[in-house]
Amino acid sequence: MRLPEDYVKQMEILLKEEIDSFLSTYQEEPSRGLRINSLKISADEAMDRLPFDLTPIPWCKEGFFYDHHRDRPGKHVFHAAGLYYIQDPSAMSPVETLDPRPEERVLDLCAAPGGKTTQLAAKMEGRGVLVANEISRERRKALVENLERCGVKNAIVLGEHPAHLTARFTGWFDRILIDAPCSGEGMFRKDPETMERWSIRSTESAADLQLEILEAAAPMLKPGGRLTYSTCTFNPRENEGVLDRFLGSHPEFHPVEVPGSTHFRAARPDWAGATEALYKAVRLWPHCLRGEGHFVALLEKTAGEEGTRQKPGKFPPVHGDAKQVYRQFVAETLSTDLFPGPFTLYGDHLYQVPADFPSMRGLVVDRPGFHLGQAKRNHFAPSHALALALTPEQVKRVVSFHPDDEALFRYLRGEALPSDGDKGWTLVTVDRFPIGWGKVSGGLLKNHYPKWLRWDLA
Ligand SMILES: C[S@@+](CC[C@H](N)C(=O)[O-])C[C@H]1O[C@@H](n2cnc3c(N)ncnc32)[C@H](O)[C@@H]1O
Repeated sequence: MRLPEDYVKQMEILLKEEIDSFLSTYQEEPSRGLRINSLKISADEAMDRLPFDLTPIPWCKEGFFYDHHRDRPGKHVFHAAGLYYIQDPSAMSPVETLDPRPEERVLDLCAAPGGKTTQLAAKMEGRGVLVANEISRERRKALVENLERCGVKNAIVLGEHPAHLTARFTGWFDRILIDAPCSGEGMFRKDPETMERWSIRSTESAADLQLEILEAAAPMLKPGGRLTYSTCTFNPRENEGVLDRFLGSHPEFHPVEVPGSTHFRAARPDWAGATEALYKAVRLWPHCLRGEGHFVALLEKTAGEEGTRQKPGKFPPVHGDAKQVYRQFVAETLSTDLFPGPFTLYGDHLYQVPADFPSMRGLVVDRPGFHLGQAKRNHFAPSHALALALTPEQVKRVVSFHPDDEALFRYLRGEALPSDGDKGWTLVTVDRFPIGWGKVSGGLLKNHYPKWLRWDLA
């Protein structure tokens, strides 16, 4: 691997006698990790069920190293069922640090493709409000897909420049994650293209953007709330340097100790002439642990006046026909009315939305809430998101396949399957974990697995 010369020089100055050990990691393969999605399965049960060779990651209870030469978990049907998320082990540390709780209001400001959003959602146990914002339209597609696959019901997906959110959400969030866009020095091994884009200048402009994002986020946090700032770069300018600039003009914020930091090295404010308080932040180094590398800081906003409360906004209303076809679908398909609303309709798509949410008028909204499905003129087509968020006990008709069943792969390819089941929407599951919808009629299970997710097994 040919590292940029200026980068190597910079790291030699910083790391001194550790430089050889650090540089030798570029001769090694990236570490591979997956994180069990506790919205669907516990880590203990996953250890029994998943056919992979897994070793626990010390800083994340749901995290495991896997052997890339032996196993390909990203291609397994349990991945399509959302039982886990493939994630760099060190990238699991920012959410462990932020540690959100059920019922809180949480903002993930730079969210795509959703590794940390799905981790936040699991910690929130499906309760509270999770706002996932991602400025790139292209990257939001992967974010939405990952949220759906993981069965996340309490997320709203926005596509805004952070500064456009500030006034809308002043003092609204209990916790904020800024997993900032960065020069990606910790990605060189996994994604060599990051290396092509790297220059001293790119680290400077990344630092300015990071400060802008922090400035936009600060007013959105409640007094007493916590904010995690993380990057996957080693550059002090983008880590301790940016935070020092931010803290210099925000006395209402102070760094707090990162929990579980015994696995990590302390940050290096001395490398950036930054405040000593930043020794409480941490660095994850690829030559010190199995992971690509990360920087993580936890900041707390001083408790005090709550500030102006945001008035709840109004969502576009739902007309009678849409409600009626949805109610009919619920009565015919679900064992209880699990999603009582409030609802909104975007086009003919029905969403369950959080109560008391600030107005979204004028914002780029990809998902105003939990996507239930499409209300057509005389019937309701349930969404893939709904299928993946249910349990078999909540549905009247279920067909379950063994993970190796050939019929399951035909379903994933988009084929209809013979069926002697009762007529109607049917939840298709693998080992009782939902994977999509089918609809039984005329002795066939018609295939409703989304076209864009179908497996090409040719
Ligand atoms: C490090 S990545 C986020 C990774 C994500 N948190 C995860 O764990 O899957 C940073 C994200 O910030 C987004 N971004 C780029 N410019 C931005 C800006 N000006 N404001 C906010 N986000 C930006 C990028 O598109 C990118 O998706």
